Formats: sequence, structure tokens, C-alpha cells
Amino acid sequence: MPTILEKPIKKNKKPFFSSLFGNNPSFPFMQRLWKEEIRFHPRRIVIIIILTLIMAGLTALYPLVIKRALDMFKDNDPRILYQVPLLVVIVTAAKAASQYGQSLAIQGLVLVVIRGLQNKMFLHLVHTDIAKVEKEAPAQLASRFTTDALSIREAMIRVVNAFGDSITVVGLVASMFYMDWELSLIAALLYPIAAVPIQKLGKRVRRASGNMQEQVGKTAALLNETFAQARTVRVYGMEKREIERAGHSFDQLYDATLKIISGRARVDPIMEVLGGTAVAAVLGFAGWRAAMGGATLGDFSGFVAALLLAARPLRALGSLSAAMQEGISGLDRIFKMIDEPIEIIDKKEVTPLPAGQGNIKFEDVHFIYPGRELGLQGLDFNVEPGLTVALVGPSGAGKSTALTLIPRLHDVQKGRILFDGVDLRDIAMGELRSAIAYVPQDPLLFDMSVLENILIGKPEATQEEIQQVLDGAAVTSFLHNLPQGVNTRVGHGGQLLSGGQRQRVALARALLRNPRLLLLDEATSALDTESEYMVQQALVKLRKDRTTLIVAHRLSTVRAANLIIVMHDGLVAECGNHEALMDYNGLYARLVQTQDLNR
Ligand SMILES: Nc1ncnc2c1ncn2[C@@H]1O[C@H](COP(=O)(O)OP(=O)(O)OP(=O)(O)O)[C@@H](O)[C@H]1O
Repeated sequence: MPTILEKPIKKNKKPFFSSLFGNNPSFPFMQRLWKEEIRFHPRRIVIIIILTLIMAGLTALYPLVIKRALDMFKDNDPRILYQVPLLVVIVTAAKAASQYGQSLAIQGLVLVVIRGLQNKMFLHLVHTDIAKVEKEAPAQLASRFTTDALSIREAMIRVVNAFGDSITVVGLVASMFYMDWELSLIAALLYPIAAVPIQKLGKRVRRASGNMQEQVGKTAALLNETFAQARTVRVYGMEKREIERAGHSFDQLYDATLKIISGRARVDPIMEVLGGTAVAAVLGFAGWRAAMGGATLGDFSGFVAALLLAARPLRALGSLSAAMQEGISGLDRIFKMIDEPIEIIDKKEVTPLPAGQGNIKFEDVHFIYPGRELGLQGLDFNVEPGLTVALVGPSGAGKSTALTLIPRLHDVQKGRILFDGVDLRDIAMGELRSAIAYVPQDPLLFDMSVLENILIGKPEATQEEIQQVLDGAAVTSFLHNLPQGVNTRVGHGGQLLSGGQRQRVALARALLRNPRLLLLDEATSALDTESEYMVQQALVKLRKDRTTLIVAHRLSTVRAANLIIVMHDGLVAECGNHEALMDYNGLYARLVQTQDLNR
């Protein structure tokens, strides 16, 4: 799918924003935002338009009221005592009321659009290929939802306000021309002079904004890493290094932010000088004309009032392009993310989950992570239904990678994997995954209760089933130590539990799913002897009568397996049971002897 930048822009139509800002690269973004989000809120849009028109109309009335007051004053008209103050009160009150409504309506529209974008991004990230999610640090991904969303929000408010400002300016200009067309012409001729430098500044602000938002994401990722690894930082005396790293990141953030601020800050003075020049030119011309015996005091005062009233909205319009660029750079990143194609998806014609007992067959499977040279390079093995197979091998041999290919966290690049005789890629993904339970090496839990974490395995589980898995995975034995038993929250990632407890909760979850195929990435370090014993007992129950593939690090697990597959450099090096492999005296025997497999 092409990104927004690659999408063709229709040439013959010259839309409103495009004609306002010339050949502005922001337009495709705004057009897409309109098409995909804004236009779905017609009621809010209509309310904003009505209230904006009312506000602009009322603002344009002020100069006319002033003109009337001064004309009455000059003519000694007694109605000036009640008519003019009453008019001012009514116009001001009506303007304040519509301003309140307009402001609420604008904020409401902007927030609802941002929420729409956030939902879309989240939906995309939850479904997209795991490799794409893991490519960026979690905090950097999170910054799309916060920093980028905030910049879009601010830019959108400016754009919607600009619509009101444009109408106000049109109203004021109309009343200026109505009162004095000669003076109006002089003032109007000056405006286009400002357009060129302001356009240039806009481009610079956009570049700077992109850098800044990227830097915010990087800083967040760095802070996240330092805080998440607070223990390692202290124990390894990394404080100085981390302080320097963070300081460097803060410096870069400072530089990037300063660039935007200085770009933005230049816009207002340009508009100020322009406004001053307009007033000076008007005064000069009016003075010359008065000397010649021209218009009334009322006309002139009303005109100057309109000119001054127009200064604020004109200034806001002048700085709009620069302000918009910050939001555009946020939108650019969000659209790019949403547009990234998802590759691991169901085929058009999928096969339902085949009937079977859980046979897994790797046929010439190749898989290399992006940017790496080594990976699985022709992995072949067959796991008969109901058996427990241990994958062993030196670190980096590709054991965990092989496991993650089965629930299609990654797709094979060559060869195929058959599940009960059918290529994984042909099976409806939801059904495939519901037949599998996967326990990673150091399982992280959600910040919910123990029970809620377990119920992820089968949300509709009965009380009896829950009790069975609590006992089966030896969770019951530590529940009495927790303040609210099974309802105790486990903290972010499960950090309020020990490593062994976390593993048992993850096993209970897997057990509850009652999968056809169980995938275990065995942990070696998280368990003390007692927990290990408990987990082993739980595993024995869990493995019974179902196909189990374990990335094994413990000799006890390996010995209990029906078959041992020894992997080296992404290939099967040896295969057999413990005794046969020890007799063979190859890689497996060396792993056992060097205690790479713990006893
Ligand atoms: N997400 C990733 N992106 C890039 N390369 C990766 C990724 N995960 C693993 N690798 C690389 O792929 C290779 C195989 O890793 P894998 O985790 O499958 O090995 P393993 O045999 O399970 O090792 P261990 O026993 O240490 O867990 C290694 O060289 C590793 O550096």
C-alpha cells in the first residue's frame, strides 16, 4: 500500500487549503485526515461552522458600532446614551456565548479525531507482525500515541481556528471596504508581502518538529530502559554512564525544541511589523486626505478599529503554516505506521483446523531475522502426536526461533511447517493459535490479578477447571502468601511475583487452554529447587497425552523427553534419545559433559 506521500494528488481540483497555502505539501495529509476521520462527525462540523459564522459576524459589527457612536457623538444625538451601550453589551454577550460554544465544539471534534487515530494505530499494532512491533522500543511506539497525538491536536485546533479567523478577517475587510475602500486597498496590498518568509519558516519548523518528536521518542525509550533495569544499573555501577547517556539525549531534545521555538518566534514579529506598517500607511494617507477635506471622523475611527481587530486573526493566520507543520510531521509518522502492510495474515481461502492429535513436521525450514546472516537454514524434523520432544543445542542455535514459527509469530521464508498434515499458512490463524499454548522463557504477566492472568487461557473456564489448573501448575501452593490470594494484582509485568511464581501462573494459563500442542521455552534460572520440582510436576501433567515441544536447558527435562533434537547453526545436528546420543558421543554428549545442560 503506498504511503500518504506516494498517493497521487488530483491536479485539476484546487481545494480550499491548497489554494490558501499555495503548493503546500501539508495538503495531502489534511485531505486524508478529512477523508478518514473528520468527515464522520458532520454534526460537530455544522455546529462549529454556525458558531464560527456568528462570531465572525459579531466581530465585524464592532467597527460599525464604533462608527455609529462617533457619528452620533458628532451630531449630538441623545440616543448615544442608551443605544450604543446597549448594542455593545448585546454584541459582546452574544460573541462570548458563541465563543464558548465554538471552543467546546472545536476541542470536542479534535479530541474525537485524535481518539480515532489512536484506535487505528493500536488496532494496527496489535495485529501487525511481531517483527515490526519489536523493531522499535516500546516507549518509542507509545510516543506515537502521546507526543505525536498532542502535536496533531494542537495543529488541528489551529487549523479549525484559522477557519474562524479567515471568516472574521473577511467580515472585517468587508466592513472596512464598506466604510472606506481607499484606505482598505492600501492596507490589503501589504499582506501578501509577508507570505514568502512565513512559508519558508513553516518548512523549517516542520523539519525541526520531525526531529523533536523523534527525539522525544528516543528519550522516552532511554528512560524506560534505565528505569526498567534499575537493579542492573546500580549493581554494575552504570549510574555515570546512564547519566551521560540521558544528559546527551536531553541536550539533543533541547536543541531540537529550540529550533522549533526560534522558527515559531520569528513569525509573530514579521506580522507585527507588517501590521504596524499597515497602520502607519493608513494614518499617513488618512492625514493627507483630511488635509484635503475628506471622510468623517466616524468613518476613520471605525476603519482603524476594524484594522486593529483584524490584527489578531491575521497574525494567527500568518503563523498557521508554521504551527501546522508540527502536526503534519506527527501525522506523517502515524500514517506511515498505519500504512505498513501486515504480512502474516490469513490467506483468502483458509482451511479449518485439521482434525488430528498434534503432529508437527518441519520441512526444509529457512528463516533469517532481518539484517542477520545466520538463522534456520533447512530445518527438518517430525514430532509424532502425543510425544514430548526436547530441542537442545548451543546458545543461538535457533531453538526459540523454531518454536516461534509454529504459532506464526514469524513466517517461514522457505520450506514449510505442517500441523497435522496441513501447511500452517493454510490454516485459519485464529484456529491455529487456539490449538497452541506457548510459555516463553521468562513470561511477563499483565498487571491484573493472578486469576485474570490465568483466565487469558480460557476466559469462559468453569470454577472447577480453574481449580484444577491452580493445583496442576502448583499455583495453589503460593496463593496463601499473597494478600488477596488468587485476586492479588501481580504488578507491571508480574514483578510483584517471583520468577518461579510467574512461570507457574503462565503454566496454569497454558494448562487451562488445554491445547493440542504445547510449546515451552524452558527457564533455567528463575526457579529454586522447590519451585523447580513443583513446575516439573505440573509439566508432567501438562505434557500428558499432548504433543509438547520444549526448548530444554535442564538435563532432567531432556531425559524425560521421548525424543531429543540437537540443533546447531539452524540445522538438526543429531537426533535420538539420551542414551543413544550419549553413545554417539557428539555435540549432545559434549553439551552434557560441559554442563551446558544443567543437571
Ligand atoms: N528478534 C530478533 N531479531 C534479530 N535476531 C534475533 C532475534 N531473536 C533472535 N535472534 C538471533 O537469532 C539467532 C537464534 O536465536 P534463538 O533465540 O532462536 O537461539 P536459541 O537457540 O534459542 O538460543 P538460547 O538457547 O540462547 O535461547 C541468534 O543468533 C539470535 O541473535
